[in-house]
Amino acid sequence: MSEPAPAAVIAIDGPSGSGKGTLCQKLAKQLAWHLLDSGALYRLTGLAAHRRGIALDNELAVAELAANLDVRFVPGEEGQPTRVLLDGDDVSAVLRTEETGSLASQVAVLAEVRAALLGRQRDFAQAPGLVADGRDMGTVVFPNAPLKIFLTASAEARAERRFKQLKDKGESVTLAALLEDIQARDKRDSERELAPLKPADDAIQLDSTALGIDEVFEQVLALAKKRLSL
Ligand SMILES: Nc1ncnc2c1ncn2[C@@H]1O[C@H](COP(=O)(O)OP(=O)(O)O)[C@@H](O)[C@H]1O
Ligand SMILES: Nc1ccn([C@H]2C[C@H](O)[C@@H](COP(=O)(O)OP(=O)(O)O)O2)c(=O)n1
Repeated sequence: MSEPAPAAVIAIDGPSGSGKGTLCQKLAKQLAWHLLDSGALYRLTGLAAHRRGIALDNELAVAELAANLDVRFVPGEEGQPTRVLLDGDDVSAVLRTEETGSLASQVAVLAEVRAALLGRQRDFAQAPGLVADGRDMGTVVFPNAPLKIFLTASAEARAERRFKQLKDKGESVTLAALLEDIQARDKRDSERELAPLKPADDAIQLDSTALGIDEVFEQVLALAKKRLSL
């Protein structure tokens, strides 16, 4: 029996706050494709290590956690967000904090952790297609993706967006602290040896600093329709 055709993948990479998650959710819904939030896997790994008191540079122990994450994504009722259960506990809220983002960024530099999560990420590529959100979707995880977008925005714009996002959730954050967090994560994610945050050679780079959510979505949807003959 012939092998099924590999599922089409749209890879969306970029730094924190550039709008990847928002864009990927809209694209996946519009195309009725699967969605991979690869950052959630690194966040869950960092959180699991933190909850167990495992040092974030204990590569083998953290990689063991990554390989055996006890995680469940529970779809929300109509209009409700998906809940995320780690070891049976609902971690949906804490998963999205900047603190957890920093934990994720710290474990993400470990080669064994990245290796432990690679297969699980690639398993998301199922028919009819996958929208993949991350840092290395187009460079490492899905190098043959037919469409790769590298979404950026100025650090200031990304901090402003994150500030509004977290304030709307009732979190007490300051813009200055968020800008520092974002710049620290940008630096760590782009300067690490393995799978650094950088555009793939064949990625289309899109700066969303002066673009609204719908403008970014329409531009990328048009690219997808053209490139993938949708
Ligand atoms: N182009 C945009 N202009 C203004 N705000 C945006 C834009 N894209 C996303 N946002 C908002 O910015 C915040 C961060 O977006 P998100 O998709 O979570 O970014 P990322 O996944 O890249 O970290 C969210 O509140 C989102 O609604
Ligand atoms: N494919 C990925 C996804 C995330 N990471 C790491 C680096 C990021 O700072 C953290 C958190 O990623 P996440 O996409 O959840 O963060 P943002 O939503 O962009 O703020 O995980 C990674 O190394 N590779």
